[in-house]
Amino acid sequence: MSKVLVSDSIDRAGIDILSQVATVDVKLGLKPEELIKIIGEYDALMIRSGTRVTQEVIEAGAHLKIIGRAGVGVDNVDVPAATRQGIVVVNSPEGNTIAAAEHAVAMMLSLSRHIPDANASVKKGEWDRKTFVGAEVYKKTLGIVGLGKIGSHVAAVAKAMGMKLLAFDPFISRERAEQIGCQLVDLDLLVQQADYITLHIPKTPETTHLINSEMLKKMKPTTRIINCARGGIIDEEALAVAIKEGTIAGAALDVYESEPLKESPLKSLGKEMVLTPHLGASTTEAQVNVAVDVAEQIRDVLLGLPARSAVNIPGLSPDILEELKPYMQLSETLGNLVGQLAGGRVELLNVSLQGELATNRSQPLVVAALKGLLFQALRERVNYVNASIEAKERGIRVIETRDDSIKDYAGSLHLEATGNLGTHSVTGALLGNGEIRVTNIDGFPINVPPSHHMLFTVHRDMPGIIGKIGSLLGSFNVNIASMQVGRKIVRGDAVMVLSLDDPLPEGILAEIIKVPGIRDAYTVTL
Ligand SMILES: NC(=O)C1=CN([C@@H]2O[C@H](COP(=O)(O)OP(=O)(O)OC[C@H]3O[C@@H](n4cnc5c(N)ncnc54)[C@H](O)[C@@H]3O)[C@@H](O)[C@H]2O)C=CC1
Ligand SMILES: O=C(O)C(=O)COP(=O)(O)O
Repeated sequence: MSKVLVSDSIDRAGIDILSQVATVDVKLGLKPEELIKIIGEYDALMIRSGTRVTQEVIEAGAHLKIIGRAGVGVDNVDVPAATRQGIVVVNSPEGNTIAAAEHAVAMMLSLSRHIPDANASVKKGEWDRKTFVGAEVYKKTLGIVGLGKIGSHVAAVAKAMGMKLLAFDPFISRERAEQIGCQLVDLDLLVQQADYITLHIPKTPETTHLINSEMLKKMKPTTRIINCARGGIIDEEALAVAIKEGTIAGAALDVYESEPLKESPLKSLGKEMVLTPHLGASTTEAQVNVAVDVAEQIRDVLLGLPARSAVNIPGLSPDILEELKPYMQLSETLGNLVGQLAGGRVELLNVSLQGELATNRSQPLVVAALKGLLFQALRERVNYVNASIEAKERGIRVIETRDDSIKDYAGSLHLEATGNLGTHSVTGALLGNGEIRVTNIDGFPINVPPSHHMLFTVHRDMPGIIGKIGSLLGSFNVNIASMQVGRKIVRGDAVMVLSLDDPLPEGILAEIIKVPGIRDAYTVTL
């Protein structure tokens, strides 16, 4: 059974899903060296923002197939290192959107009305109605930096409160911003005009210290900043100075350059600074959402299926992936089959998408075919993340062709592998119920479901051969589950495909090849 390590606190709903397919160990608060010491035992790691998954952790995770981030930001994971090692990194892109957006709005209002300090003062026994006079957000300008999922929801709520909205996001169109009710402007204009600035961007080299002392100086003395995105987007030292000197009016922070926040000038500021301990995603609802979302993906990957929100498999949107999942399984099975028929070193794989499939995105299917093709060589080390890189490193060229005319099946996939031992081809399709059928082998029409142990022969179509093979297998105590023959012309060449209940014992293949009329025989294990 697979083993999953959960190293940050996640909702029980996620653990229950993982427990269906794996042994789950929950170990919170591990030190980096402790994590490195034990990670080698695990097939999957599930985290939130508390665990740093460094290159060292990844290199020590020799069996890791997947790292699941129960949340959005994967800046605590060395994603390039994971990709190099063939480890899928998944997150939950939408599970905590509302929670984070509502926290940002709550922080804006808390800061504006001094709620945290007023609350503390009442609890101390005071009744001070002068110190805590606040400011309204109605008719004020909110500058949203990053108009993605969270930024857009903040915009909707702020609009309902009567705020004027400016947005800076170089990757979205003016039309999209207008739809959301925001005027798209450049960052300079936004920081000069906004009364409130809220950050909703990822932390990247470009966004690190995006809000620095120079930017702070462009703001109005009445401006307040909210950061519920990532620590380090604001230069904390510069921010503390700007607030102390009255360059801006205040800030509300949920995230910090280093977490947990230790000694910091931010802590010595008064009611103009509101601090929360990275609580943006901490609602009951969001924690169930992200835990289920990510646990399902870990479960799928451990079962050999693709994940819907992998951040390191380029070009696969979750919707496309969901739609293509059955075809990816078809492609992977056919890749594995043709790889075993071809034997030796494959140099060229021709992937042909036929019928309905020809109109689909081919990249995931090619990746799946390569994963299947390389399985014999790499076993569990090959996956959707590294299949293309591994194929390239082995010098396997891929050619894609499309034929949108519909033949026997609505959509079918044809793979042809050429290597140092010759060329072999397989075709397959999906039935209405999603079952896979192999419909052609080396040009011979057949119709068989793939099975774990299979035997293929190429022989002369003549009486007696099938009986001889059956008796031979019987004498080795191998049970035949199903058998089918395909031929192009009567008494010409034919293929025989047998599904077996047991693996073929050593030496039997040599006996089969000796049977008169048999030209070739292959065993396949899928
Ligand atoms: N405090 C918390 O607990 C939580 C924090 N987050 C953080 O919130 C942030 C936003 O998350 P989502 O809205 O889900 O992401 P998203 O991917 O939907 O949106 C991010 C937006 O930022 C824009 N962007 C990227 N680089 C930019 C740049 N240099 N300047 C301006 N815009 C840029 C993108 O075009 C995109 O529209 C992330 O950093 C995430 O880690 C998310 C959930 C909870
Ligand atoms: O989803 C995110 O990006 C977050 O920052 C949430 O972090 P958390 O899961 O609460 O540690």
